[in-house]
Amino acid sequence: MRVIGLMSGTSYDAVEAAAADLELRDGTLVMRPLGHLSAPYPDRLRDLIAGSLPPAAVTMRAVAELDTGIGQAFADVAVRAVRELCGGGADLVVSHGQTLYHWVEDGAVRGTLQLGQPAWIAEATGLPVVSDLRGRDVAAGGQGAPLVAMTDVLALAALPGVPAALNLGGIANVTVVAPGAEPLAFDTGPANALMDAAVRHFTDGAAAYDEDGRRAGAGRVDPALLRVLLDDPYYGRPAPKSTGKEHFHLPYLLDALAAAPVAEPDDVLATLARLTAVTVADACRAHGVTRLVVSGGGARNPVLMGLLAEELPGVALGSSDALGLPSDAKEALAFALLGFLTVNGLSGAVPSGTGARRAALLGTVTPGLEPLRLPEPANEPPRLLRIAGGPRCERNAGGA
Ligand SMILES: Nc1ncnc2c1ncn2[C@@H]1O[C@H](COP(=O)(O)OP(=O)(O)OP(=O)(O)O)[C@@H](O)[C@H]1O
Ligand SMILES: CC(=O)N[C@H]1[C@@H]2OC[C@@H](O2)[C@@H](O)[C@@H]1O[C@H](C)C(=O)O
Repeated sequence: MRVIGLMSGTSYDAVEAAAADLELRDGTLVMRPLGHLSAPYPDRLRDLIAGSLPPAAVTMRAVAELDTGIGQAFADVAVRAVRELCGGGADLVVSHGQTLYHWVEDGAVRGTLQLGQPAWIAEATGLPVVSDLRGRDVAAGGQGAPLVAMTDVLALAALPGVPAALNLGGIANVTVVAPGAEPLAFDTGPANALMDAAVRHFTDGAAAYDEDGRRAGAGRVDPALLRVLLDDPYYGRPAPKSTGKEHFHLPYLLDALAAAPVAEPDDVLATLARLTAVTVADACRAHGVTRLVVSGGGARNPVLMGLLAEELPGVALGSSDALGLPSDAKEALAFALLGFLTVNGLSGAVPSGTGARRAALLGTVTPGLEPLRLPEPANEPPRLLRIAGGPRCERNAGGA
């Protein structure tokens, strides 16, 4: 089955698309990646998203505009993916949408809101669309995140020691696959969320992130600020747990800076980079991780990666590219895989990761142009992911 995965993460910079041929063979999920592309959000839409994220208050009209605008942006990227990655034909689109609110109270997830009306994607491509993948896991008592855990578990299953996957997006999440134990998956805290917020703040919006970690690399860690930040009870909470930009946003950072003032912006960035490295490393140490497979935008930050290596001596650090999962496309491929499981009657949830009572079938299916025809439900869930070949092409729609 030829599947396109669409994703925009908490950094809401661009819509990522990745295509793959997927097939279940005797307990092995065979994935042949066909390439990926990335298209930045139109400026107006990105501004609307930025202005609507917590702690902002928004009108219902803004919610409708976001749902339509994000749906249309995803539809444009899906049309390109069909043409440019799939030779003009695909079977299914899987859309994560854009998370606008992840509602966590006392550690439990009460709801999670991903916008991007899938009807636009179905109408533009004529293909069935699986969307809204998190809600069902939440309804089954889970966190609804991290959902990339299924891909991680299947991809890491054959590796020795205690391998873990780490994604450094706005928020950092890990999946730990220890032999003989149920897999764990949880958000460790901010990856780039606070660093990005700081850079935007210090540059009055002129820069969106600390390119190659230059500012963090030039600064010095402020121990008082680091202490204040590490005091957040989130880090000490046991898994399952998830978080988002509802918690780790600019006002949160400004509160910390009010408690522990730091004069030099670069020192703030150095401290925030160290915070990410320390909290990720603590999470890995707590679960005996011996090897870390890294993906996401933060993997491009040599200063952050250096700090991580420093905090985790003896742990082998590598990129998910080495497993055949391109770092920038991993989440889009993971969602393609989840939608594929759904239409084959299999759950994409890892309940030991999200804390759900059971592994529910994830998502909502929107029919394409044709009446909906689903495959016969598969007999058994996959135990292993095999990546066949490698990406044949990579394109970028100018930017991001
Ligand atoms: N060259 C670079 N130097 C430093 N940081 C970088 C670089 N490239 C990307 N980043 C960081 O990576 C972030 C984007 O990462 P990514 O696209 O993985 O996040 P996301 O998928 O939106 O988030 P999440 O996984 O939390 O949903 C940028 O906001 C920036 O902070
Ligand atoms: C609610 C939500 O969108 N959560 C995201 C976010 O971004 C990173 C981290 O927090 C992770 O838990 C999740 O995304 C990834 C793709 C996941 O579900 O695996």
